[in-house]
Amino acid sequence: MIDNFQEYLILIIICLFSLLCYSLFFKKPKDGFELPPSPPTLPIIKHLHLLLSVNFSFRGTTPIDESLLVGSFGFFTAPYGDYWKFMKKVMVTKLLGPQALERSRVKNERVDIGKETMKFAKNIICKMIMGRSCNEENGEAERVSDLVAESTALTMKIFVANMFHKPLKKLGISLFRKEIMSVSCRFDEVLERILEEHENKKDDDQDMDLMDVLLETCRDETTAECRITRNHIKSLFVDLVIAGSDTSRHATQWTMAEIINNPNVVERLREENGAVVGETRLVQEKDLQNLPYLQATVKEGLRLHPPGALFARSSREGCKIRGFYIPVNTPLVVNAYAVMRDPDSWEDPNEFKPERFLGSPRSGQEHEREHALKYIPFGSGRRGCPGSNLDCTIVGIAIGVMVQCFDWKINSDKIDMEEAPRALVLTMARPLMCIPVARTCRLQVPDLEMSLNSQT
Ligand code: HEM
Repeated sequence: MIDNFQEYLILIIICLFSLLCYSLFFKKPKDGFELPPSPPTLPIIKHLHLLLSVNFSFRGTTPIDESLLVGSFGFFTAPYGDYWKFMKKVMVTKLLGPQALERSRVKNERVDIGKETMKFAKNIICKMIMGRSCNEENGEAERVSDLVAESTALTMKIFVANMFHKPLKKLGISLFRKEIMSVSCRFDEVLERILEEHENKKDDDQDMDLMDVLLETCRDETTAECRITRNHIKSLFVDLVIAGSDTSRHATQWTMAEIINNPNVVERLREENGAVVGETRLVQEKDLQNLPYLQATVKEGLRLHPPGALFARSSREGCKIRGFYIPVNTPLVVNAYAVMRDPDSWEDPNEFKPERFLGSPRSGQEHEREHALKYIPFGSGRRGCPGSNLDCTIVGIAIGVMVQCFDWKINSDKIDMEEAPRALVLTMARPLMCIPVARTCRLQVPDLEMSLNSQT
């Protein structure tokens, strides 16, 4: 019974299909109109083949000849002929061909990685302090970047001036005063304008950034916890922008150089990124906690190349250390560079091995104290760097995105890791210049723009 039913069903389907074919291909319309004689049609594609004929390669006239939009100069509206053929050839070979697409990827422009990271870090820090990044159009951004660079170049002189300040003050000598004050005055000019802009903000603007809060404290002489002046606010800005952007710049530059010199690290970073982030969006701040190898890479970069290689403290009162008496006001210089390459504390201390920070760390207070004493890129204790978390985020995202989106071409086999002489902030002897080659990843452009905006 069931078999018979299936046979009937198949028969009915064949009949219906035959009727459909007949009405589509062979039946003439019976609507009473006399249609123009039709050129012969082909089954299924009917007249479609005529679009391939030269005769139908025109688009008709243009509404306004002189208009650049659908006018007679246009390619879209151009009649089929020599002009159209020439433009089509140029377009296909130079604009839309495979090599042209490749060219859009490989700009062959060398990028100064340190400089770009500095912009990225500076924008984040400025937004946090004053609610906006520095203005690119009126030269403000460039002025602040130049002043940060000049300040860093002065670090060694500031260090020396600080060391000899007390004895020389008695003689009326202030080392490097002119150079230091020149930078300070120019910072003051930029910052006075930014403070005025904050003071002129409309009262109904509820969005208070750090500068607004400090200005309010500055005006409030009666109830404020602590008396602060305009100069305090300006100095805090200078401290944070220098401490944050220049260190991040050097940290990223050194770590990228190590990564480029170690292709196995690149591979592992991409593997991890592919599994956690995928290829259709950019790595973001929220992903960092799930990217242990990227975190370990940033840590290892900071261990081998701590931007704050030397940092200074001073004793507030006399004390005894291991039986030696240390008088009050004794300057103390910590050599973080040497501590983090000490062979007694680190296996293969001069090798770049992010894996050393993976795996289950020994837990317990004892281990944490030991680690805090041997891993000190951000110093340690009360006066340790308050920006360490922010910095790991900035450097992590910068490295994550650079490795995710580009291959980095260099002019030689390996990057020269030579250090600049006499720099207090650990600097590469030559800036890291590379050519970014976009990887064929399927990042959506709006996603790319959104991620970059949300991260700067
Ligand atoms: C790679 C990035 C960074 C490195 C290597 C670094 C390193 C250091 C070091 C070594 C110190 C001295 C610590 C000590 O005396 O024990 C320090 C202090 C400081 N850092 Fe950072 N830092 C970085 C990023 C940042 C960021 C992003 C900020 C904030 C925006 C920041 C703000 C500060 C401040 C305000 C101090 C002075 C803290 C105090 O005296 O109490 N740093 N940093």
